[in-house]
Amino acid sequence: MRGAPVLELIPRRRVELGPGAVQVPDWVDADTQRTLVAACREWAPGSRHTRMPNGGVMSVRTVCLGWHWRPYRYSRTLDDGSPVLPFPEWLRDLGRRAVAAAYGTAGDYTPDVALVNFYDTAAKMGMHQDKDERSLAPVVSLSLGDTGVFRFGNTETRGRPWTDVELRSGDLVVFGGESRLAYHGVPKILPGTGNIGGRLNITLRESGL
Ligand SMILES: O=C(O)CCC(=O)C(=O)O
Ligand SMILES: [Fe+2]
Repeated sequence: MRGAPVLELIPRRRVELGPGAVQVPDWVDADTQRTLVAACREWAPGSRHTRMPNGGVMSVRTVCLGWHWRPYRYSRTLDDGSPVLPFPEWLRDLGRRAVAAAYGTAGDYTPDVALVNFYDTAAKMGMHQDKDERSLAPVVSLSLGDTGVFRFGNTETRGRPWTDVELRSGDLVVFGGESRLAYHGVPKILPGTGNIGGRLNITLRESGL
């Protein structure tokens, strides 16, 4: 059976995914994971499959906090004109602690947007850049539930070279600096590896708006 064994005999090590990009395994403690999953349940009714300008529809469901993202811009309202959910202060503080864990200091990091993605076992996310923010502050990514294969590429093309890592529940990824605009995606979810029947990913960003 896959998934985290009860006793992790060999601690999982930090992985540098690129300059300024790091995976910190098991960074989110069990209590905070439960809090995040409970919060995602509250936010879930607002989630939608994002429609792309080319007519395609994303397989993940997404709900935004702080600013609403639709390709390729942010706004304060949803497509139906309703206000976006607020970005909670506790999530900003968690984001600051995450950047400090990755880089040694949070600096003046002040995330004001979260994209919360709900993956069922068949969902994936194609290679893309997070480039609709005006700020080049780092992106903080928190993973919960089923393990996802995270593909972290380069800033030039959506193709190789890339590195694939497995993001388990509680794993943190921070990408900033020279890797802030690196292409990345989620080619695969490993079903049954978590205990929430799917995968959640929360990315925190500074909109610069
Ligand atoms: O689910 C992930 O790990 C990545 C999500 C992502 O890249 C995004 O929301 O822009
Ligand atoms: Fe992304």
